[in-house]
Amino acid sequence: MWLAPIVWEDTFDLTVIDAIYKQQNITVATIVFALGKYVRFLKDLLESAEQHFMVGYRVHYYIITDLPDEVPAVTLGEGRQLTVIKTATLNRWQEILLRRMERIENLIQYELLNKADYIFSLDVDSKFYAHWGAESLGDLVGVLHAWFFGSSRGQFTYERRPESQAYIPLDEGDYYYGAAVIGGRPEKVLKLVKTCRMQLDVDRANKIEAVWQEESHLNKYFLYNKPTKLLSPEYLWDDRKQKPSFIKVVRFSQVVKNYAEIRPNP
Ligand SMILES: CC(=O)N[C@H]1[C@@H](OP(=O)(O)OP(=O)(O)OC[C@H]2O[C@@H](n3ccc(=O)[nH]c3=O)[C@H](O)[C@@H]2O)O[C@H](CO)[C@H](O)[C@@H]1O
Ligand SMILES: [Mn+2]
Repeated sequence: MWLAPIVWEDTFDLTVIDAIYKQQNITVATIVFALGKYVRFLKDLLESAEQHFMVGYRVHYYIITDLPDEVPAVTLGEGRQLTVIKTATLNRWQEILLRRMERIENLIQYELLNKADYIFSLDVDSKFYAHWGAESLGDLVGVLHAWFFGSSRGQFTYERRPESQAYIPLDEGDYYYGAAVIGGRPEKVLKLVKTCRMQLDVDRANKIEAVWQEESHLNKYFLYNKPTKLLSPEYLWDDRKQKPSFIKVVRFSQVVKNYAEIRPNP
């Protein structure tokens, strides 16, 4: 049995944690994809991040977009900066998701290995509602998907076709992880995204697309490479979902969106 270290409200002492990380003067690279109509989510995401995300630390946002002119001007706090990276337009949402792994791989390899101490990749269709700080840092960080927390492994929507590299048999699996949040030290995240990218390449060559795209591959990776820290669903809630009493605080949540209206294809 794996005694997974899950971060919940009241399980950490922020004073102690901040005392450790503040003296290290760390930089947290935060990667956000915003292609096509998803640029509309950037303003709320960034403004709320400035209120709640890693406040008091150096944060460097990397916004990967095909519409750099539409990235909103958001006032950033001290020690915080933002870089816009232009990328080609992709006209299938599945392709946008599948390609996230290789884009993160390139960014880490060519830019972040020496510049960042920690990395987070975050879905853009999201908002911060409360504190998200240094308690979330670790070598390899995953988040428990709000919709599957408490479900038995047979109910997890892992890839179940053995032909895919993301395949997980019915009697395996610890948790269902959301791909909206991936974190860790640059070299650890690099290994993750590189492995997933290679598995995605194999699937592509075999003309098979995992049921939940890169999320399926992430779940496969975390099954055999356990995260050193798990973030509770406080760190990846969903605005559409009612809050049960065991969730004391919603820190980060997916906003309500109309898929048909914002995605480039059905
Ligand atoms: C909560 C959670 O774990 N969400 C995951 C879930 O659905 P989601 O419904 O959350 O996926 P989504 O539509 O939000 O897409 C994920 C991310 O890709 C980017 N994007 C997507 C489409 C587009 O046209 N432009 C664009 O920029 C954007 O950063 C977005 O936040 O499953 C997806 C794979 O199917 C991803 O693994 C998501 O991370
Ligand atoms: Mn999303």
